[in-house]
Amino acid sequence: MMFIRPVEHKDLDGLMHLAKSAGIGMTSLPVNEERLSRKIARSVLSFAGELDRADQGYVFVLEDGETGKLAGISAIEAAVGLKEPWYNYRVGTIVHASEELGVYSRHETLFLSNDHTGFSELCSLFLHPDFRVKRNGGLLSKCRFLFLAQFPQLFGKMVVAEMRGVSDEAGRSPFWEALGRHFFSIDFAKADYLTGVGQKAFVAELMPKHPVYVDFLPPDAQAVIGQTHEGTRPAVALLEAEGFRYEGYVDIFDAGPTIQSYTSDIRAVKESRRLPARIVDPLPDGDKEWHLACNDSLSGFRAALVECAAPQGEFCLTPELARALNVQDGDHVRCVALTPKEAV
Ligand SMILES: NC(=[NH2+])NCCC[C@H](N)C(=O)O
Repeated sequence: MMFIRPVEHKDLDGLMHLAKSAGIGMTSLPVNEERLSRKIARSVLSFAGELDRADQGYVFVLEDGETGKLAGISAIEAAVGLKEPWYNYRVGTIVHASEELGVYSRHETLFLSNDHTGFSELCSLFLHPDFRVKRNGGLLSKCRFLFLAQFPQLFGKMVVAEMRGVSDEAGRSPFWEALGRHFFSIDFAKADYLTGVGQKAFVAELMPKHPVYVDFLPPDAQAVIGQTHEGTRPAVALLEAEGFRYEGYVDIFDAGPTIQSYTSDIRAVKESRRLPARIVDPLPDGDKEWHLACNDSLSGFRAALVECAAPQGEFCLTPELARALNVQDGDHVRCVALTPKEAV
C-alpha cells in the first residue's frame, strides 16, 4: 500500500535516487546530498514545531509500504517572502487617454510585485516515473490539502502554486530571451537554478526597476505570458479542479502562471470532514469511490487513499489501512473524496 508521511533523515538516499531520475530542471530536487539533507532537516524541524513561520517548509514523501521505496515527494512552504522578497509580475493595465486629441489606448503592463508575501506555496512535486500509475500523483499532490485543513494555523490565508512557463527542449524561454536576458546576462536555466537554491539577492539587484509595457516585447514573448509548459498542464488541471485560479500573476523569468486559492476555499479543504475511525474487515458494501484520508498527528502525519462508500458518521478502514495511517479504532481521521463530484 502506498502512503504519505513526513520526510525523515533516513530518506537521504531515497531522495538522491529520486533527484537523479528527475534530472536537471527540477531545481527543488537537486542531485546534491548537502542541499537535500538541508531540505530534510528543515522539514523535520518544521514538523517538530521548532521553526519560525518564515522558515517552515513541510516535505512529504510517498512510500511504497511493501518495499519501503520512495516513490515521490511534495511540499508546502508555510509562508513565502517573509525573509527575502518573493517576486511575481502582476499583469495590469495602464490607460493613456487624451480627450482633446481623441486618443484612448490601453496597455497591458507587467508590474513587479511582492503581493504574495505571507502566502503558502505548493511546491516540489515529483513522482518517480515507475510510480506514475493509479492515482499516486493525486495522493502526492492532494495530501497537502488534508494537511492544510488539519493544521490551518500553520499556513497563510491564500495558497499559491507557480506553474512552469513555456520553454523549448533546449530550455530556451522566449520570455526570458526578450526580457531577463537583457538584465541578467545569464541563461534562464542558470537564473532558475540560483533562485531555486535560495540565492536570490541578484534578482533585487538586476531586475528592471520600471513596469514593462507588454506591447514592446516581441510577439513570441507576448504569446507565452500566463501560459503553462505542456508537461505541466495536468498539474494545472488538477489544481483548477480544486478551485485554484489564475489571477493575473506570472513568473518574473518565464512568465508561467501563478495560480491561487483562498486556503479555506480549496475544494478538498472545504469538503473534508473529521470522523471517528472504525476498523472493520471487509469494508461495508455500497457504491465505492476513492477517498483521501489522513490521521490527526502533525509530526506523525500519514495519508493514504481508500476506496470506500461515502462515509456516514464514521470512517471505515481495513486493519491494513489503519496500520498505514497509524490509527486505532476510535481515533479521528480527516477524509474527503479524491475527485470533485462534477469531475467524475
Ligand atoms: N522561475 C524562477 N526561478 N523565477 C524566479 C523566482 C520566483 C519566485 N516567485 C521567487 O520570488 O522566489
